[in-house]
Amino acid sequence: MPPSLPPNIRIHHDVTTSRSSGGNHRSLLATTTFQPGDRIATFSDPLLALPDGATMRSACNYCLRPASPSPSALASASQKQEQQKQQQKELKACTACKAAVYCNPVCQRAHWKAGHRGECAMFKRVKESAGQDWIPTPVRAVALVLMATAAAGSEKGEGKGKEKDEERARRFREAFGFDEKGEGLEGNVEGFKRDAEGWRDVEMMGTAAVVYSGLKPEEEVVEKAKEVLCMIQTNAFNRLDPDTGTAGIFLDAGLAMVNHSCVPNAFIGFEKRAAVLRAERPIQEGEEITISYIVPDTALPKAARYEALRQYHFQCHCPRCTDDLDVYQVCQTSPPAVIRLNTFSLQTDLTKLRHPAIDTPRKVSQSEIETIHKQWLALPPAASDDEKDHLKLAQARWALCQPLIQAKMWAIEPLPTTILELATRWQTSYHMVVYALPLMCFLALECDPIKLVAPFLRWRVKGVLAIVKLLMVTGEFTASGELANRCTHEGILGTLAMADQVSMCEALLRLVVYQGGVGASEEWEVMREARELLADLETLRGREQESRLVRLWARDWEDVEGGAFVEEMVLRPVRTLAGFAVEGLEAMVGGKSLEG
Ligand SMILES: C[S@@+](CC[C@H](N)C(=O)[O-])C[C@H]1O[C@@H](n2cnc3c(N)ncnc32)[C@H](O)[C@@H]1O
Repeated sequence: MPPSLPPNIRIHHDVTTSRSSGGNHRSLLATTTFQPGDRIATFSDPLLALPDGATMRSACNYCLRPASPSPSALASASQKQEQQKQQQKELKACTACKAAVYCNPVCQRAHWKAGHRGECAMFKRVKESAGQDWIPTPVRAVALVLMATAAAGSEKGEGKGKEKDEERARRFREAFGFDEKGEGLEGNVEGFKRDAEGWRDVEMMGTAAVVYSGLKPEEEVVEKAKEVLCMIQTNAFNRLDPDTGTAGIFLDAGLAMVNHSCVPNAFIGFEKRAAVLRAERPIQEGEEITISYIVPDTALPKAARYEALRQYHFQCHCPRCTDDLDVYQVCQTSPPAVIRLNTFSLQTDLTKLRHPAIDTPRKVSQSEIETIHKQWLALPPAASDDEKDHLKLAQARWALCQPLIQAKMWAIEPLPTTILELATRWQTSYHMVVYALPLMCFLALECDPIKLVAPFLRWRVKGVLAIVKLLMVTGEFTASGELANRCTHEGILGTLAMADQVSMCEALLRLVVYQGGVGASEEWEVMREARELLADLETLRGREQESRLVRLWARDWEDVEGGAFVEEMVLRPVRTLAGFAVEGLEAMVGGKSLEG
C-alpha cells in the first residue's frame, strides 16, 4: 500500500526508471497549482521524529521544541552554555530512564505511546551495560523500528494501547518493506556497500541497534537492521538549525518520495513534530515537486554539491548540474514571480538580480571556482581560538578569493562564507562589533538574494534579523557616546550618526515578521524574537509619525509615502553601510590601508 498523503500531492511511480538504472523511480507531483510561499502540504504524523544525541536533553523528545530561550544567533559561547543550562532546567526527564526529556506531561504521555515504552527499557539497559546515557540517533531510530515490529506480534498487552502499537508496527512494516506485498523506502544498500568505510559504520550501528533492542543478534535480524538503517539515512530529513538549537531526524514515508534538485521548486520547514512543504517557485498542476537535500550547501560549486549528496547515491541531472550553472545564472533565470518578491526585501533593485554587475572581462570560470573552493577547504583550520589565528585564516581565505573579488562575483562560494564567518566572529568581538554591521548589510544585499532568490527563505530572514541586532548594539553605543571608541571609520560613524536607527530596526523587524510568516511559522524562534523586539520598539514614545510610515510600507510596499520614507531612512543607509564592507575587509584581512 502506498503511504497516505496529505491533499494536493500524489506519488508518481516511474516504471521506466528502475532503481538499478539510477533513475528517480518514484516522485512527488503537485495535483494543483502553487505560488511561491504557498503551503503545499503538512506532514504531522511522522514515522520517526527524534532529536539528535546532542539536543536530546535540551529539546522535548516528543514535540522537539527546544526549551526557551534558545541560544540566539548572536550569543557568545558562554552565553550559549548558560542558556543551555537554563533549558535543561525547563525540561523534565523521564523518571525511569532519565534519558528522554519533555516539556510537559502531555508530551511525555504522547511519547510513551509513540514508542518510548520500549525505548525506556532500552535506555536503562544501555546505561546498566555500557554506562552510557544516550544512543546515537540512527541507532535509536533503527531500534525503535525493530522493537515495535517485534513486539507487535507478541501476546503482551491489550485494549487501545495494543491497537495503537499494532498500528505503528503496521506502518513501519509497510514503510520498510517487511511485508512481501509492497516495496519499501529506497535504501540504496548496494551504494552504501560500495563505500567500505561507510558500510563498516552501517554494520556497526545496525548490530548495536539489535543488541540495544534486546533482540538476539541473529544474522537475519542484523541484516534487516542494516537495511532499515540505509533506508533511514536515505529518506530521513535532518531538522538541523544551529541558530535555533533544533536538530534531529524526521521521517515520513510520503514526504520521503520527494526527489532532490539543485534548483528546487519547494522547500521544507519543521514546526515541532511536523514538516511543512512549501513552494519556492511557481509550481504547475502535474509538475514534479523537488527540494534540495543539501540546504545550505545548494549554493556550493558542483563538486562540493556532489560530495554533500554522496550519502544519497545518485548522480544529479537537474538543469543546474547539467549546464553547470553558477548561482548568478540560476538567479537570472529565476521565474519573474520570485524575483518580483524582492520588492519587499533589502535588495529592491530587481535589475541587479537579473543583470548582476559582474566585471565580465574578469569573470571567473567554473573550473577556476572549483579550484578556489577546493583550496579554500584544504586550508588548515585556525591554530587556536585566538583572534590572531582566526585573522590569519581569514587572510588566507580572502587571498584565495581574490579572483572572485576582482570580478565582483560576491555571491560565489566560498566568498560569502568567508565574509559571513568573519562577520559572525566580529559580532561578539569588543573591537570589531561595529565593523560587523557593514558586512551583514553587504551579505544581505550582494550575496543572499543571489544565492536564495526568494526573500522568505529562512536564511535570508535570519540575515535581516542579524542586521537588526547589530543596529541595536550600535544604537546603544550612539546613545552612550561610546560609538567613536569602538569604530574609527568616518563613513560608518557618519552614516550611523545621520541614521534613524530605531526606524531602521522597526522596518527590518516588520520585514522579518512578514517574510518569516511566509517561509516559516509563528513558532520559529527568529519570528518569536522579532515579535518581542518589535513589541519593545512599540513602547518608545515620540516616534508615532515614523512608526506610522513604516507600518504603511509594511502593509503595502507600493504605498508612496511609506515607501519613500523607508527608501530614504532605511534602505539607503543599509546600502551605504554595505558599501563600506569591501574596503573594510581589504583593510582588515587584505592588508590594504583604509586611508589608501
Ligand atoms: C528520499 S528518496 C526520494 C524518493 C525515491 N525516488 C524513491 O523512489 O523512493 C531519495 C532517493 O531518491 C533518489 N533520487 C532523489 N533525487 C534524485 C535525483 N535528482 N536524481 C536521481 N535520483 C534521485 C536517490 O536514490 C535518493 O537516494
